[in-house]
This record gives sequence, structure tokens and C-alpha cells, in this order.
Amino acid sequence: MTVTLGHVAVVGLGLIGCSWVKALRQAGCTTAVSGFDRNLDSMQQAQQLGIIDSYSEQLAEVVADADFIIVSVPIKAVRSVLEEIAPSLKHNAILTDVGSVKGSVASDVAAVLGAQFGRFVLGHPIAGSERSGVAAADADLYRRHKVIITPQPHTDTDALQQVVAAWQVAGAEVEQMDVVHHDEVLAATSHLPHLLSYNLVDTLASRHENKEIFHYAAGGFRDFTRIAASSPVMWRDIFSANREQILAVLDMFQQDLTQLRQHIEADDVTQVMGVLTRAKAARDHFSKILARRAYVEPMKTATISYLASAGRALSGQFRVPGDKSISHRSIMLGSLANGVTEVSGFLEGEDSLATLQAFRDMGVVIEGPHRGRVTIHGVGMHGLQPPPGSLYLGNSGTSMRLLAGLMAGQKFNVEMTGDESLSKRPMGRVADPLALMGANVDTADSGRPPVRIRGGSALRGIHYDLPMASAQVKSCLLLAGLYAEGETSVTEPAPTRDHTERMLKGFGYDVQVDGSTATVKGGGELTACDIDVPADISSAAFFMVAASIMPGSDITLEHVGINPTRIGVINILKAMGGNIELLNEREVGGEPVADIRIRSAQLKGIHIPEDQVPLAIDEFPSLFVAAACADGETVLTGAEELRVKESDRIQAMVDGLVTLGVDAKGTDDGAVIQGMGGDGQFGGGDIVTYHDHRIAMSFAVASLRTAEPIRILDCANVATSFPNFVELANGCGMHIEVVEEGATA
Ligand SMILES: O=C(O)C1=C[C@@H](OP(=O)(O)O)[C@@H](O)[C@H](O)C1
Ligand SMILES: C=C(OP(=O)(O)O)C(=O)O
Repeated sequence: MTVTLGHVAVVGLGLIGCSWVKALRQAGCTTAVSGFDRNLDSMQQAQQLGIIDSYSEQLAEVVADADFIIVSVPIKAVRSVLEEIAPSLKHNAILTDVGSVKGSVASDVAAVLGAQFGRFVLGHPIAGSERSGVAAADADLYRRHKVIITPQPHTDTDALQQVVAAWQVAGAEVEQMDVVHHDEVLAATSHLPHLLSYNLVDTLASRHENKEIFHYAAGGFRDFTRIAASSPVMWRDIFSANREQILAVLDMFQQDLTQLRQHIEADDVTQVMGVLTRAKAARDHFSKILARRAYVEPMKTATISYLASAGRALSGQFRVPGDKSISHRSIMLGSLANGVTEVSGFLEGEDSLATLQAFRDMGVVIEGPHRGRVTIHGVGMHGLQPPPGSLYLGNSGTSMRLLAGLMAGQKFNVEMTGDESLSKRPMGRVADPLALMGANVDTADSGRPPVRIRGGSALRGIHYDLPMASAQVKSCLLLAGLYAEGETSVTEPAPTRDHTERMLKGFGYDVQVDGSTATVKGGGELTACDIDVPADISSAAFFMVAASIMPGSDITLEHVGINPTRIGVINILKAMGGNIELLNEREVGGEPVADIRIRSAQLKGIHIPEDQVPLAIDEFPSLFVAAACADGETVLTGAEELRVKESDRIQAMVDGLVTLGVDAKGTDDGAVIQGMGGDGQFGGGDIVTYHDHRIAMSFAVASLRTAEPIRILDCANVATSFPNFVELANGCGMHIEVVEEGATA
């Protein structure tokens, strides 16, 4: 990027201004740099260090020839600087500042240079440190840091563009914001923390034996008070210039602090835990943002791809993570129960964590997860509170559809949003029957999220014949039925997973199941219980297919849920000739589990029985890989639901297999795949996953039998259902390298 700024003048030779100028000089954007500071030493030092070429004790002289003027002085000094330089400004000179408060600088500019003066661009770099002065100047200070520019309606476009470019040259990520909004946001994120930090140090240092505090208060004190070493003059000015906004957040903080004090006084440890766990979750999320692992506009998450190459025969005995469907439901029912529910084996994947966060947002105190343990302090059927904003459910269809049912029964309004993939998935299938029950549910165009539910509707029980075999829709209606007048019954066209029915019973709620119809009566209560979440058969499926297709393999997967509504993958693999044994079958907390031993076998193509489709609905991506390794043709029909999952899974799998040299064709409701047979190998290539976790993992499994490396793109979402997939896969014989590309702004 070539940026020509001409003669640059910097007024105020502190860390902020000097660092920027240093970066500009290094990039060759300046023809000359002059500097001014009230302090002669600083000017001399800046010249010696080559940050400025010239200085003068007369401010007017420093700016007289300048094309680009950086005002980098404490906020309250801006006005007098402007008054002093106004008469000497070159026609068309561009001015900008670096202050933490924009409203007061905007008024100073208007008062001194005129309300329509368009050459002053208000800016604020979110960087800096408690270090200060010329000597600390660092040309890299702004690299990958945000700079907020707050243009006004009368700001000249060319001046704005130059200032943006000058920041970009220094490596900054420039964002634009409205002046008032900036001051509100900064009051909360920067000004209040500084105020508290200064205040705490002052309180402790003045009331206690100083030596004791500074001697023993190592960790917490040091971390919390680092920023109290910042410049007092600068912060005095900020607290004064942004007074109103700071007072507003300070009041909010004081209220919350008073409440926390009350909880501690009353020894209400649950409420105290609520504050701590919510704060920890928020802080952990923030750490992810800093590491660019969380998606936050306008930052993109780091892109993760897998480079997968041929593996060896699989061996080992291990446990895959907890069942996603059961994990979601444990949070939902635990939150609405009376009493404390203890969950073990909880899936710490992004999907189930999205459900957990949603309930935290609605005021439920949830401890953990920590190594799969979660403690939920249930609030009872009517104890949820309105969330502070929309419920963001990430990639998780289950969260959104099941929550839609529960939210329909609340007194408050809720909006539910999701990521790009979830935002394309059909929600009319839950919104329509909920409306029949009397709920007030709105979706965006053609039934897509966001889903908005108005609270306070009186729900009435209905009978509903499900138009498709969907456990999510069934569960949504049963959960709404808990809040409805009378009976709600749902009849499904084919059996689907029945975890909701089982878990409701586990929480002491009466559910009648009669053939394909499940019925609940509204108005009951849930009683807390302990839940042992089995390993997820949907995650186990990748290893079942992997061991089946890789000659010489012999693995055992521990404690896998084998609920009869979930074992389609076992039935289908067995029908294809798979060597699968269920060992140590037992029941835990109302769900059957077993250890599953899989040995390699030459599979053969089959026409997959349609009654198995709902029982293996999430396992088809990996079953497509099994089919590609089989002898002969595999035909799938009756599986149109695959087209509305996280991606169109028929298309994504067929395209990927074709890329790897397999003869595969998609049909409206399934696919036809010609198996490569025993000696067949996949070719290499790039796989488009459409950010779908199951597509990514399925092609990783395929790589066991690849002749050339397979590059699998966009695999970050594997963390939605199977966070330690690569670790387990590589541990038992696969060969997957994770390639992470830096996030882009
Ligand atoms: O109820 C559940 O937990 C799920 C039901 C299925 O969705 P559908 O109900 O849309 O088939 C499945 O695909 C999803 O992964 C989880
Ligand atoms: C379809 C899936 O999940 P969901 O519908 O919850 O996004 C899945 O995990 O394969």
C-alpha cells in the first residue's frame, strides 16, 4: 500500500503519537516529521531517536508546513492546542487525534475550527500500555490492534481515507463507529475498569499497612491493578470528558456490586456461583476472541483445514465424547427442574455449550463444564428470566428447535439467532405447529432464523402428525406441551430418537408412549436427578466406519449409547458385512450403553432399508465413505432430510467422493454409490465441507485409504460435536495434520 502523507506534525510526544509516527516513517509515508511537546527533553529525545526530524518550542511553527497533523495530547488539552495552531494551519491540512473520548474532541473542533470543519478526523487507537513516553515508542504497537474512527456527517471523504490508510499502514484494523456509541462502549470497556483499578489501589494502599499489601498481594492484586500505573493526567481528563457515560455504567456496576454484597451477606452461595460462573464463561469467550477462535464481526475465526494422508490399521480402546442430543436435553430439563441436577459425561462441544449459555443467559446458575461434569441449579418450570439479548445458538439446530418449544411457554419475548449455516435451516417445521398451539412465533423469510417468540401466550395442547421423521420437531412440541393446557400428543411417521421422552420420565414427568405416539399433559413439575451421558454413537460412527474399511483394524469404543432409536449405523454396517460386536451391554440412567468392538471387514453394497434412515440420520456422511469402500453398489433412498442439515449432506458427500475419484450420484432423496472394492484407494484432492463437522470428519476417515493426501477445508466446526476428534483419530492410526491459517480482519 503506498500512502503519501507529506509533512507530518505530531503534537504531544508520548507513546501513542510517537509509535504511530515511527510506523509511518518506516513505511516511507512521510517527507518530513516535526514534533512538539511541552517538555523540551521529550523533543530532544524524539529527535535523537530519529522519530522526528525537527522541533520547535513554538507550536505554531511545528504545524505551519504540515500536511498531516496528529494531535496526541490529553483530552482536556486538545482545545488549547487547536486554538494555538488554528491561525497557522496550511490550507487542506488533515488533522486527527488519538483520544479515548470522542464527544469532547468533536465539540472542541467545532468550537475552534467551526461546526462544518471537515478536515479533522476523530480517531482512537485501542492500544497502548501503562508504559509511556518517547523511549517506549514502538512501530509495531498497532499491529493487529483495532483503531476506531468516528467520522461525522461533515467529515471530508479524502481526509477520512487518508487517516484510515495511515492507520492501516501501521498494521491496525480500522473500524468506524458513531461518536456517541464510541463513548458509550469505551466507558464500559476501558474507562470503568481504569476507574475501578485506580480506586482499588487507592483504597487498599491508604487503609492498610502498605507493606503487607504489596508484599502478599501478588496474583490478583497485580493483575487487577496493572492499569492503575497509567498516566493520571490522561485519566483525569478522560473521567471528566466522558463523565455522563461513565456515570451511567458506574451506576449499573454499583447496583450489581450491591447485589453481590447481599448474596455474600446472606451466604447465598448459589447466587454467588451464578455471578462467578457467568463471568468465567464470558471471560473464557473473550479469551477465545483474543485467540481468534470465536466468531465475532468483523473478525473472522481462524480457518482450520485438515491435511489427511493414508493411515495404518486402527487399534486401541477409547471413549468418544458425550452424546450431543442427551447433553442438550440435560441442560434444558435440569434448568427447569426443582433442585440440583448433576450431569457427567457432558459433551463440551460448541453445540451443547450454546444451549448451556442460553440458559445462563436466562438466569440459571450452571457450574462447569469441567471434565464433563455440570451442576445445574434448576429454577423450576416458571423460573427462567428474560435474557439480556438474543439467544445465539451458533451452529446448533437442536438448540434452536427444542428451545423454540420451551420459549413458547414463557412469559417473556425471545429472539434466537445462529451462524450462517443455522440461518439457512428450516424453522417453519416448528413455528407452524407451535402456532397451532397458540404460540406467537415469527421467523424470517421462508421460515428461516432468526426465530422470534412473543411471550405470554396461553398454549393449548394439540395432536400433531409429524410430516417428517424428526426428533427435533417431536421434542419441540412435547416441551411446549409441558406449558400447554391439556394434552399434547405427537405421532411420528417413523421412530426417531426418544431421548426427550426418556429424560422427561427420568425427571419424574409422566410421558405416555403408545406405538408411534407420545403424549404429555401440561402443568407438571420436573424433579432434579443425576444424568450420566453416554458416549455419542454419532461420534463413534466415524470410528466404526474407519475400523471397518481399514484392513487389520480392531478397536473398542467404550460406553457408547445404543438407544434402539440410534443404532441404524450398526444395523446398516452389519447388513453390509461389518464385523461389529456389542460387549458389556448395560443401562445407565434410562439409556442403554455398550462397549463396541469393530474389526475390519470387506463390506458389500446394499440398498439401505428406509426404516433405518431416521435411526442413522447423522451417520450417513460416514456411511457414504463405507459405501465407497464396499464391493458393488449402495443405494440410499428416503433420506431427503439430509439436504437440510448443517449442509446439504447428499450434495456435499457426493461432490467430495467424486473429487476423490468415486463414481457417486445424488438423487432427490439419497444417492447411488459404486464401491471401489477391497483394493480400491481414494485419489487425493480438496474437499469442500461447507463448514459441516460431519462432512469434515467423514473425509478424514476416507483418508485412511487414500493414495494421495486429501485436503479437507473449513474444519473448525468439528468442535461443535467432537472437539478432540483429531487427537483420538491420530491416536488410533489415522494421519491428520491440522493446518491453521491466521484469521483475517
Ligand atoms: O433431536 C435431536 O437431538 C436431533 C435430531 C436429529 O435432527 P432432526 O430432528 O432434524 O432429524 C439429528 O439430526 C440431530 O443431530 C439431533
Ligand atoms: C444435524 C445435526 O445437528 P443439529 O441439527 O443440532 O445442528 C448433527 O449434529 O449432525
